[in-house]
Amino acid sequence: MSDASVPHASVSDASVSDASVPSASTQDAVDVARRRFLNEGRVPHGVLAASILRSWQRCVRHGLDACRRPVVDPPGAAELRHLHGQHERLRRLSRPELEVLYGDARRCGSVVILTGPDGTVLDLVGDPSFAGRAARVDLRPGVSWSETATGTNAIGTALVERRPVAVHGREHWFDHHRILACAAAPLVDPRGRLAGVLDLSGPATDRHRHALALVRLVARQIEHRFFADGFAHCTVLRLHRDAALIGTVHEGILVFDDGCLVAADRTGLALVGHDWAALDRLCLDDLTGGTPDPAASSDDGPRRLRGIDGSVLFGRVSPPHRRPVGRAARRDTVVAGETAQEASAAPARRHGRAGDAVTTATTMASAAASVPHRRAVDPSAGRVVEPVLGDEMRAALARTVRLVDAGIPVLLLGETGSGKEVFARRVHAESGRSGKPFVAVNCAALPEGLIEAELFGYEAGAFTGARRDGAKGLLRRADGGILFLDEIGDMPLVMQSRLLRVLQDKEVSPLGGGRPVPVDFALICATHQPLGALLAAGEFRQDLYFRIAQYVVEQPPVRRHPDRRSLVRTLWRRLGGDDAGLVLAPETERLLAAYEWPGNFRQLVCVLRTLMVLSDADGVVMPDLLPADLRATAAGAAAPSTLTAFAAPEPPHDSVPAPRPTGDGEADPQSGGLADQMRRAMHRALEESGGNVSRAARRLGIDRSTYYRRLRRDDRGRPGRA
Ligand SMILES: Nc1ncnc2c1ncn2[C@@H]1O[C@H](COP(=O)(O)OP(=O)(O)OP(=O)(O)O)[C@@H](O)[C@H]1O
Repeated sequence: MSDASVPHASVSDASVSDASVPSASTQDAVDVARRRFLNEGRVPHGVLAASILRSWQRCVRHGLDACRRPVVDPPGAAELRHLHGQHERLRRLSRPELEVLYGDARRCGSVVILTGPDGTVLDLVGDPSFAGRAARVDLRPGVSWSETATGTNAIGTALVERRPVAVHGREHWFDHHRILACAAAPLVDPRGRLAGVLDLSGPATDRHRHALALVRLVARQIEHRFFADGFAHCTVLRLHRDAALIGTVHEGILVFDDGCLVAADRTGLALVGHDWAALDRLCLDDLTGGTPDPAASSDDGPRRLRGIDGSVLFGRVSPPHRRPVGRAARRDTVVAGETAQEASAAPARRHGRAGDAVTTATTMASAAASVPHRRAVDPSAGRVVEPVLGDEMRAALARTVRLVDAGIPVLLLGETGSGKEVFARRVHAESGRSGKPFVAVNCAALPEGLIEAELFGYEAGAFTGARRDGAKGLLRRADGGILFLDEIGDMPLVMQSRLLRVLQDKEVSPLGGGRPVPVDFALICATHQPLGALLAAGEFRQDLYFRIAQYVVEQPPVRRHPDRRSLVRTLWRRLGGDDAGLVLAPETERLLAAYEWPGNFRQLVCVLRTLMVLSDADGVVMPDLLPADLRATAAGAAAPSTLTAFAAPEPPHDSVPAPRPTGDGEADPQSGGLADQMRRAMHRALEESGGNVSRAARRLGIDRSTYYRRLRRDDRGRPGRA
């Protein structure tokens, strides 16, 4: 038997087998190979999968001692919550598959594991008895199973290798893990970034013949789901060599925005002979020959395309459904660390902050699912809400635009969901850089190990898993435009130094020793954290702070809005409520105005959208549709009011005479200025409803007979009437 020597042996798949899981009988041979590797730095041919040998070599380079127990820092409950918040979308999208695998895993004494992109276990479900044993070797939520922390293991090795890997018993680097047999597949997002890992683990004493094939298939299903939302404004091309497989999990997917490839899966790229470097470069016309118009072909059957090698491919094109606002800049709008659809929805979840916002949205979403469906269409779907900016914020916007145009960095402070990113995008739209990219980077969402490469780019072959021809990095992609660094307070100190250097020198040096490249971008940073405290604790560099905070804009929280009721109305209108003939009952409106909105605009918009879906057939949104917690809190906060029976705009509070309750508990419509307001409101509602009394009454949140009653009373009370 000849040997493959280490660490310098070149590892080729010819010299070592890359079969998935070694049989139980080969475990003894693995044991021998392992001892020889540890003692002599050599392994016999044909015993180990190539990926395992490469991983063992990396473990040697990382200085990991195979005989010791790896050091693990067990997470607290708060940390785990934080982690779950950070990866809420991944967990949500993977849930259906985890549930399916869970049943299988339980039946065969195994567990299913979902990890984040750095290998930290997010969820572990399955057979409770094996889960207990796994926990004893620290295979449990909150613990990192990256290769650098835990040596050769399916999760960490799949992440490094960027492909499915099985690791059985003694193939694990640490002796301690030999009780495990694991198969894992990386989850790659539509921009080619690692999003997490799916793993199936069981006892090493059992054979798990199909585990690798299973996780590979299920991982593909999860990756498919990454495309389910967020790309409605794009053209989607689904491909396969076999037309019958289009629409199945085996198809490849390519997504084009304005004809340019912006997202893909590996199969799609492989079918057209490209890799991730084709993103933002490849054009749809290159594949379809420019004809016919892809948008016109949605209902045709699969179309023939040319494969890279001249072979025939079949593709089905789905045209864009809708366009987001700011379409010209869309292609250049990137949110690092998350997929495009998360750009508008995820920030509240990143740290489990604004838990209320999340809980409320979730509660309402499930409420929507459980209530017999009242409204088939969400009138707000597809609407990008036009930002509501008060006078103060409009003035701040104008000043910020001037500063940004003059190249002065601006720092936005504000609670989560208060609209920092919305504001920054507005600045971009109104600045002299509007035709250029707006690149949003969420510093908190970037995995620490990748942040440097993502921001500064890298040269070809700078590290394992790097793209073949390197990457430009987000800073360079912002060239000419605006770089928005969100959650800047979460940027690691060492990255802060590098960023500072870029800001001073106005050039970026890619990883791997590339030449510095000049860059020109305007900088807007944002944070919800008290940067003063981070500065005092030495967690944020003072020199960087002074650089980025030359002008500070504070986004006020919604609870400080001077007139929350009119804010609710404005948002309702902008979200399309009025156009759809939906009316907030006065009491609903009162409660919405009384609530303090800890998740700020994000939470408020979310709740209004959900109410639109839940509204009754007559279009009136009654208070019982509000989530119970919101109702209870708001009711406690709002003083009981008898003014709520009128949806007409109120004058400032100090000009409203105190209402005198009437016998039926309603406000006395004859009480001074209130009568006029009511009359105006009723007439306006009638006018706006084209003379239809039922509709006018609905708009006011009252029933038809009350409308008539009040109209009669009103007419009686007018001068010159009986
Ligand atoms: N001025 C506004 N008018 C209307 N809606 C707004 C406004 N600002 C924000 N929103 C809504 O709230 C959502 C969240 O806003 P945004 O992402 O800008 O908040 P943020 O302060 O950056 O939050 P985080 O700190 O969590 O990143 C937006 O997607 C939008 O729906």
